[in-house]
Amino acid sequence: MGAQMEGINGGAGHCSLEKRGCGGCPMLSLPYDEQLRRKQARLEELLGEFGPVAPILGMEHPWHYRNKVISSFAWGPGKALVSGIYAQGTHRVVPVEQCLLHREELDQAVAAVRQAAREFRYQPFDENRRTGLIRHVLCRHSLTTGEVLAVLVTASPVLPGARAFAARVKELCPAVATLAQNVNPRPGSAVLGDREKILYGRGYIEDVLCGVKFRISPSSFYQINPVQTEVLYSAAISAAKLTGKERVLDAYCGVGTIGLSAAAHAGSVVGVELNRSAAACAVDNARANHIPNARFRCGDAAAFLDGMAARGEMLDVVFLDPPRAGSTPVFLDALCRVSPPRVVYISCNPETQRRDLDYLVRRGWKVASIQGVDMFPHTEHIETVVLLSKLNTKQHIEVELNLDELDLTAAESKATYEEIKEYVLEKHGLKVSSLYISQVKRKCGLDVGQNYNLSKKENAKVPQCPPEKEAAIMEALKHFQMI
Ligand SMILES: C[S@@+](CC[C@H](N)C(=O)[O-])C[C@H]1O[C@@H](n2cnc3c(N)ncnc32)[C@H](O)[C@@H]1O
Repeated sequence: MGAQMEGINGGAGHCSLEKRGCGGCPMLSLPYDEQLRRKQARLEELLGEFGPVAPILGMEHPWHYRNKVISSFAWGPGKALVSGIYAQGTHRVVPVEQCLLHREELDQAVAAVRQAAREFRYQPFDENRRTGLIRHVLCRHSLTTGEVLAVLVTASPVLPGARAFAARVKELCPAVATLAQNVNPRPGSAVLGDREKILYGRGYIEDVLCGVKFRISPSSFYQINPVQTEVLYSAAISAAKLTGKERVLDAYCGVGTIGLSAAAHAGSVVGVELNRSAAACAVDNARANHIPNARFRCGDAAAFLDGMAARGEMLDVVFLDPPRAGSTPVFLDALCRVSPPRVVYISCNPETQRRDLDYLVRRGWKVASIQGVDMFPHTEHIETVVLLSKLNTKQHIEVELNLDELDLTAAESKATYEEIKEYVLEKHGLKVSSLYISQVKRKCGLDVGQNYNLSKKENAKVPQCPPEKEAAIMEALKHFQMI
């Protein structure tokens, strides 16, 4: 019942669960390099028309990355209680004790719950006859704390000997920091029901991503590959080119992971999320991490952005990370009306993303970069980060400032703006504006005076110094011994 690799060759092989009907890893027979090549080709096919696709970011060790497992109960041979996954396209349970994708701690926690359930003679729920009690066990793992959250899903509320059962689970697997019972009497494939009882622990576990602590509850969305999530969020945040001043929207924000990771680099962040418990977790996460410049709203992202557009509110950067179905015309239309200079579209489904990009490109947006991230090795899923921009030349002209408007402080004026410009042109062949110089000086902690970056026009958008010019200006500042 364990996932045994057979015929391992350059990372490729077969898992013994495959033969029993598990369809979880359709790319497992391919070497990992080849999997990445195919995903890259797929992205180029789907998104290449919008611009070049950067090489996909894969994992160094593409095994045991999943931090979440759902194991369903059934009778096995000899009426022994087993748990595992449904065979592809059926509700027949394939018993699983180990999986090549799960964190090992999760398999151990599931084994502990299964063993305790056997000892307490809990009967698996039979969907057809509607008999029995226990349906699934859902476990989540924190890579940073090592804690596991386990949720036993039952068809009815009474769990005989619940306290003793919980103590036995803890004894069998001390990593289970919290155990909950979720009651789901409804037929159908939804795993969790609406009612929850904590059997022990806090009812949540904590994980750290990009230096921010996050609370994970049983039902809130949380990325399932923590190693690649940091890669994904870093790609998204660096695409946004935050300078510490921007007004940012994190749309479809889940427990606030992207917005809270970006908050230290932005002026302010507002997040919007439909799931009430996830939105509440986002608020708690901001408070627990002492992040004062982030706030969260529970609601529909499209209605929220539409409201902002109607009130004429401004945004500098919008992150959107919608579910697989992608965004909606109402959201995209509101995005066009708010018209932030940069939009970072994170997607777990490049097909719906392509549809939405097509809509935006037809409304005058440009795709500036496309980056794939392999969040799900051995499966066909691909995650992407796409940067869109909508800068117009009028806005560039509005903010171009003269040196005297920059209110330069004497202490910082080791080299004048003109000298820096001349130096950069001569040494790097690049023309740089006073605005760009002032932005880089500011980044280096040099005071550039009160009027830095201000336009004479209200609501003007400020173009940001491109990386190549930033590097050249930095070099000039070093040359003039200003940094
Ligand atoms: C792909 S997840 C992204 C979550 C988060 N950005 C992250 O990385 O963990 C999509 C999220 O959108 C939320 N969602 C779905 N429909 C929504 C809507 N109409 N408005 C706001 N949020 C929605 C889901 O509850 C889910 O948390």
